[in-house]
Amino acid sequence: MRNGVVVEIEDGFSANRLFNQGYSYTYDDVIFLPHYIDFPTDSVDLTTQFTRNLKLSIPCVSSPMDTVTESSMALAMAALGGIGIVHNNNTSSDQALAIRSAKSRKIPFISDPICISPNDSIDSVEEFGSKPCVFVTESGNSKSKLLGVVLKSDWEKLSDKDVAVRDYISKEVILGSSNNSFEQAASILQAQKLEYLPLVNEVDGSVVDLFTTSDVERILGFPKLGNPSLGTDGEFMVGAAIGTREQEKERLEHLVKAGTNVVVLDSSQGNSIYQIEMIKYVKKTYPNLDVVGGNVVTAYQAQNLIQAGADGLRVGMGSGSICTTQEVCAVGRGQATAVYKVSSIAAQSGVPVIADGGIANSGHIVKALVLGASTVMMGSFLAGSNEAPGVYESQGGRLIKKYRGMGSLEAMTKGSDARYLGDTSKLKVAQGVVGAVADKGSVLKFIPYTMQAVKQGFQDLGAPSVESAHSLLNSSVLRLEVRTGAAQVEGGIHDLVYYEKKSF
Ligand SMILES: NC(=O)C1=CN([C@@H]2O[C@H](COP(=O)(O)OP(=O)(O)OC[C@H]3O[C@@H](n4cnc5c(N)ncnc54)[C@H](O)[C@@H]3O)[C@@H](O)[C@H]2O)C=CC1
Ligand SMILES: O=c1[nH]c(=O)c2[nH+]cn([C@@H]3O[C@H](COP(=O)(O)O)[C@@H](O)[C@H]3O)c2[nH]1
Ligand SMILES: [K+]
Repeated sequence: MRNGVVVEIEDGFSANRLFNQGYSYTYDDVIFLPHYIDFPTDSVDLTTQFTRNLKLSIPCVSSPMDTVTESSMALAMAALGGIGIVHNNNTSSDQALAIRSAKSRKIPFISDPICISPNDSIDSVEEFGSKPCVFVTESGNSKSKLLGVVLKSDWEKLSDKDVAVRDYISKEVILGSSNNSFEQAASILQAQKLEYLPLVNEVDGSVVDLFTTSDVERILGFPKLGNPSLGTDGEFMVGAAIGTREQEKERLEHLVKAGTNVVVLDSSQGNSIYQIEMIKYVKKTYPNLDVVGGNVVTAYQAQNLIQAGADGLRVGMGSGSICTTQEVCAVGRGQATAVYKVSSIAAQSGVPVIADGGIANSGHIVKALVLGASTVMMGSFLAGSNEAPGVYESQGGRLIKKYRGMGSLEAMTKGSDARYLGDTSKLKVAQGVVGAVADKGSVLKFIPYTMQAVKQGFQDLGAPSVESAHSLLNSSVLRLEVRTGAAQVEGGIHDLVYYEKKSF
């Protein structure tokens, strides 16, 4: 035991005692008692298991929701050392495309360059968007060969804007490769004194990204990235969600071809015959592909999915910020209790737990991990980032982005029609809402700060790693208490006339 104290004095409760009193507790209900520090914050190691066979260097997973994880988020999460799970509220080819797009990158962002055909003309400056140039390709989209570029500054000098771009494109363009790392692309820019560099596919010359000096400045202004999550294929690690219906087997085949590293069976109540059969099918058909089962909140549910062969368990029912399941169905569990209960059972079989939903701050991440989870899955925490799908809108002087539950009527009618295919007579009842979250900037910036805060929490508890936090929990060295309503108020900001909350 890491301990500078000679005699243990009984104080607080063990998790075993606290979570067996008939209450459903959530993260905010409980508080850990500090322990003993004998290591610096920077030596805290957050390396963890996502599933039985997949390791991550940070315990962060982005949720398979259509306002959270598509290619940009999946790429950024892998670049940070976590993982993104691409949602399945679309066609299997769109989902596979998002996976390929994230996996094939070497730099930590997707630039979505603007492409036009040589016969097009550029009528307005808005066609450049925020980019310094547009690419001219054979067929006018990014999938064909790059012929040249039109610089915004050149176009602005043009007297006749009606002429086709073929008449004035710059063809002498220095190209980078889509296989270039961030450092390599940045050094080409610097060595050649360029402002932008098209990154093209070495095989067919098609456009992949537009890399600019402002990208270099932006990324260098963020905290240094740690070890990225790479699969055995050497590419970024990306996961995909699927359902449990028969047609999802065909989807899975597409996703496996696209290189998905793990598959997550997406359901609010995972302990079903459908899911158990799907887990068995995945394990039989793709023995080397890890499968995450869920969602579960009880030991009984967990046991069934573990027995079926799940390599990871997703925990949480009704805890999500957009969830109305507990209200609509009267079923679910407080997230702290759910994570603790499921983790206690899953640990016996060596199955890692993903604490899904209800993460609103770094303290919640500390609580989830210390209560037995190996990773946290986040929706709302990431939905306001640059990497989340959708565009920002301005409301009351601030930028917001749409965030919606996958069980909201809007999301269900968009794609889950496929989910309910052949079930057109079925009445749809929402278990989620449509809302919006505030702009948070890039995950490449705020996730490293969040992880630093998590490390500070681990240090206070005397846990230098996720594994050691779990040992403190199991050996009852970890002590905690329930916070009364007043204690929760005291633990927050109070009694100020004015304050500004700036976390980093
Ligand atoms: N974590 C949470 O608390 C919640 C999450 N959600 C999210 O909303 C979305 C929809 O969730 P669910 O409605 O639970 O999806 P689901 O696909 O598990 O279930 C939809 C309906 O289809 C049925 N079903 C599933 N597979 C079947 C099969 N093979 N044959 C016949 N019937 C089958 C289910 O029993 C259920 O009635 C998911 O993205 C989920 O993550 C929704 C509610 C709560
Ligand atoms: O009851 C629900 N109705 C929904 O429509 C819904 N959509 C997502 N989810 C779940 O919520 C998680 C994200 O929660 P947070 O925003 O709190 O991170 C996700 O990861 C899901 O587990 C839903 N739950
Ligand atoms: K909720």
